[in-house]
Amino acid sequence: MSAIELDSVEKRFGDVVALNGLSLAVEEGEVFGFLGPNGAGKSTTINIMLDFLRPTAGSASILGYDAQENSKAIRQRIGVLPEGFETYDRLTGRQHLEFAIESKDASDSPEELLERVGILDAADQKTGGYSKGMAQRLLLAMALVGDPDLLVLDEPSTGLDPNGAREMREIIREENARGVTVFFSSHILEQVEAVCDRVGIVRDGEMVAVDSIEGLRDSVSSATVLQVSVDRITDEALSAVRSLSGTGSVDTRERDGERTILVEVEGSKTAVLEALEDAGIVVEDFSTEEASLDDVFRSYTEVTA
Ligand SMILES: Nc1ncnc2c1ncn2[C@@H]1O[C@H](COP(=O)(O)OP(=O)(O)OP(=O)(O)O)[C@@H](O)[C@H]1O
Repeated sequence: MSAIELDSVEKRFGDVVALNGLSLAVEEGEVFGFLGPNGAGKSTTINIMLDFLRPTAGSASILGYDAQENSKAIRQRIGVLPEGFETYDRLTGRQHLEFAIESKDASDSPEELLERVGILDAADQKTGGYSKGMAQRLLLAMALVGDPDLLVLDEPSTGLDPNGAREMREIIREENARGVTVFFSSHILEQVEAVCDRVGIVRDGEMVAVDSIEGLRDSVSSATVLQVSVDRITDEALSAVRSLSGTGSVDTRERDGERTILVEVEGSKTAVLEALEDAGIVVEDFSTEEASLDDVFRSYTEVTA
């Protein structure tokens, strides 16, 4: 059974098409990163999963339950960290958790949950004095109430510094090791990279890619930059490389006595090296530059005319 299954979900707000036939399956036990630029449809998707919004067409099933028909049963078994949720300044961390435990009819120990997210020391402090990172941890502890089977985290790293974001990922990993499925939305690829098994990229209300990070990288890195260290650079060698099919731009760099030829290649890298050697150049070393995560994200989320 899939933990989350969305089938051709469409959501319109008047003339605005927020989701345009979005389909997605997240398996049990996965950590799934749901990525997309601002306005792509991430929150709308999550709101439909939680039955805060009704789809115009299509269906959503969560842990085997229909999201519209069985939203109560679903809420008993999932934990949610909503985007932009504020804590109540005048209540302590412990009081927040007591409230969450009571409203879920659960029997967790507030101390244990606070310890799990690393803020037990601040249990009896009012959350008005919490840092943004502490508040996010508290919200995560509230999401963990009732031992959920599925955690839905909407932009959980918002406002966290790199350390806080790393700790959030560690907690996500720990929960996943306990068997929890995690659905994690973000508009920053780096934040999901370290923790997600698979990533889905949404753009304009549609899924444009679903794969592992490596798979996504491979799919956009068909054009890589080959960097060749050479003993010298001649016009003849450069034009030989330019005339090969499957090569894009060819640049040169001279730094600290080192000469490098940079070739954008889609085809054979060996052909480039051979062409250089045929032109009398000694190839001292070569390497390829992998597509950065930014390149990957941009290639899926920017509309190229
Ligand atoms: N209640 C609403 N009424 C009208 N349009 C809406 C409403 N909610 C969302 N939209 C529109 O639907 C589209 C998707 O919005 P959504 O909030 O789901 O995107 P998002 O990916 O979560 O963005 P962000 O990263 O900024 O939170 C946007 O064009 C947005 O303006």
